[in-house]
Amino acid sequence: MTLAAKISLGCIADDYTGASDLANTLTRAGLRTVQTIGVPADDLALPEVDAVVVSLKSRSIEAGLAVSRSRAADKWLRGRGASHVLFKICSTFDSTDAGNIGPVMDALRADCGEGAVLVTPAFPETGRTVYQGNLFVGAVPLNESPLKDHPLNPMHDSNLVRVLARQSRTQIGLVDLATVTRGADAVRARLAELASKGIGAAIIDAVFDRDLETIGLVAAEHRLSVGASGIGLGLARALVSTGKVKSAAASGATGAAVGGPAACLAGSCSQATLQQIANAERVMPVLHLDPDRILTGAGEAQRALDWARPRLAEGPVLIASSSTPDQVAALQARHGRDAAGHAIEQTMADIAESLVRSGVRRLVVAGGETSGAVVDRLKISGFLVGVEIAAGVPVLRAVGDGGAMLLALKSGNFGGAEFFSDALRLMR
Ligand SMILES: Nc1ncnc2c1ncn2[C@@H]1O[C@H](COP(=O)(O)OP(=O)(O)OP(=O)(O)O)[C@@H](O)[C@H]1O
Ligand SMILES: O=C(O)[C@@H](O)C(=O)CO
Repeated sequence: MTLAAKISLGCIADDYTGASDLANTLTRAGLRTVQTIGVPADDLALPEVDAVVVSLKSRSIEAGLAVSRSRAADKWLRGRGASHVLFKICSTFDSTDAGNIGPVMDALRADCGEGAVLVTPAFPETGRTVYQGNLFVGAVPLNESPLKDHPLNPMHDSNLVRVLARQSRTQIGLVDLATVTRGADAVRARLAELASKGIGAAIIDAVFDRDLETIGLVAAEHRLSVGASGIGLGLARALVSTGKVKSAAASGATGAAVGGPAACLAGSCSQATLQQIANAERVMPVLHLDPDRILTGAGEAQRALDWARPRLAEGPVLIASSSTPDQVAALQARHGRDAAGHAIEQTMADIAESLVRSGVRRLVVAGGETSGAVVDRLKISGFLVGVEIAAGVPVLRAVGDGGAMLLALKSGNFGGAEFFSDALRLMR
């Protein structure tokens, strides 16, 4: 079965945890939503939905590849009737001067002939707000937050007008909070003014959900927007309030219990994940991988499996590669940033594949790149969205032929201190 009806909202997410975060937000706002892994094959069985979130793993790849994959996703979504496409990026604007937010935005904008694109990573529910174009993570500017130590894209500038200008071929403007506060007409007028000056994209401030509702109303009249789950919330509420989508009960997918052994894998080195791992040690066995042994091919995946298999019958286990910023920096100095990241991701995928072969049917993964490597290896084609574990993290039910399986894909910075046990409690 293919998608039966025209979809109202198309989304392209640059990583898999970000995609499930967005799918969760859209579902809770009343849109029937499915998350696909990659651009779907035409014969993928999918229910009738209002929104499709195509998950790519394009955040940290070469910009040209990110552009071509995003354009393919955009073409697929528009072919299914999506008149608006949201390019979902990280709420902490994870990127480098080489991309990939700017190059992908430029290409999608050219393809759909958009004037000025609204861009905001604001997601107040998780503490991400934008004021005067500056991104705050909780109480601190982005460049003072733990994102300054991110293993793949350390963020050293909180002014997103500057950050995006370095990545994009178009000039970047600002729609400030005072304008947003005056309402949708004021935003429309400002956007038209920027477009008339040849400015192709604007960072738009947002501090509260009501700002995102205003932004969503205006964005929904356009062909393209760029942002995190906050703008997704605004778009979804706009689609419902203007009657373009008939709001479904925001219950999320339910289904028969899956049961069976459960495991957690953590590849995120974020401060939040490090704390969650430390807390998990009190309630489940935790194995810390040795990243150097992974890089030197010393059979670390096999050691992890030999450790995990006898424990699975007793309850969930957690396997983590995560290290502190100093340890990450030292490892990268020895082996190179990309080589270290890639080797660890692939080892996590090896471990996940073998655990699933050993009967694991409930899997929690922490970290966007890590989740991407794991989900690709498991050859999962898509997810239905279930209950919310924490802001931005739902229980996911795999669709396709691989047998019943529940996953939770946690963005590095998301979730409360007891995230791993919170997730497992809801994954039955
Ligand atoms: N000990 C380590 N040293 C160096 N790199 C590591 C280590 N452990 C994991 N990594 C790598 O760090 C990267 C972490 O990125 P990942 O996207 O998984 O987490 P995150 O960035 O915290 O999450 P998100 O993208 O959801 O915010 C991956 O490439 C992973 O392989
Ligand atoms: O927006 C976020 O912060 C997350 O959905 C994400 O993309 C982290 O990888």
